[in-house]
Amino acid sequence: MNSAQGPILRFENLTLGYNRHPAVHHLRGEVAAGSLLAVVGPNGAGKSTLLKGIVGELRPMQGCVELIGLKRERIAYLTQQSTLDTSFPIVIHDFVAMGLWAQFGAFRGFNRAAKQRIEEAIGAVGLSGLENRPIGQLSGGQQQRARFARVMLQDSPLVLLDEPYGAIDANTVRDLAALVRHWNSEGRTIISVLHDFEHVRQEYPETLLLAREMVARGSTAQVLSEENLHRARHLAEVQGDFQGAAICHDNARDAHDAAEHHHG
Ligand SMILES: Nc1ncnc2c1ncn2[C@@H]1O[C@H](COP(=O)(O)OP(=O)(O)OP(=O)(O)O)[C@@H](O)[C@H]1O
Repeated sequence: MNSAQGPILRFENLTLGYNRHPAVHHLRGEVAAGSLLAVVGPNGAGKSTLLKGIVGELRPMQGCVELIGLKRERIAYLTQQSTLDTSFPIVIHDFVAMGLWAQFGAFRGFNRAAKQRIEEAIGAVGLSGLENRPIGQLSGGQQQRARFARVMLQDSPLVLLDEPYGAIDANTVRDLAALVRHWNSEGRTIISVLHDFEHVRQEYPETLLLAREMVARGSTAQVLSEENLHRARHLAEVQGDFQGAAICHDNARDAHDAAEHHHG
């Protein structure tokens, strides 16, 4: 955490969830501007939910997420790769250029400087020469490179990455991780949901360990201790997964489950 800078984000007793089921609850704390923060935890721990809460895709059930000196629309948010619809007929150039929509609007032409920025972003992720290739014809790693180029054009002070390296090759991970480091060195705050602890230990000075609640937060070496990881696994097991109840839409059972969860 870069304590020389003030916070860019503050969680105040934040509870987020779906259909009245809390998925992450009672989060408190701040993220300093310029942080490079990993969010880790077992499956279903609420990591993606937290990112959705930060961008405002989910409204808090309780408490709030405060953005300091930043509008929500300015946040660059890379969702999990599985959410990308690759059947959509769009070529790499136009896909990447969408990163400039917030600055230029969707239907206005780009000026020369913007065109150059698009070209540079495509070059920075190693996709030069493929500008006119439909995204559906790219490998998973190339698609992720294109998505990173789009994030780059958004030029945001706060970048949220949800499992950015899920199913991609080692070379692509290396290149994209170098880009993330570069963005951070430019002063941007990066919050990444990650599963690979080795990667987190190497790249992220600070970690938040979630298991529906905050298990630990601080320097990565301290947070990723055997004891904390054991506690997170245990919490995940005893709290179970709410998905079954969420799908059945049985209000009485929902209320019962929520109460049990709350007291459990
Ligand atoms: N759209 C949704 N509707 C209902 N429940 C949801 C929805 N999305 C997630 N959940 C539930 O919220 C809980 C937290 O899910 P979330 O995706 O945030 O976990 P995660 O830590 O990102 O997990 P993973 O590592 O498996 O991606 C889970 O129980 C999940 O089933």
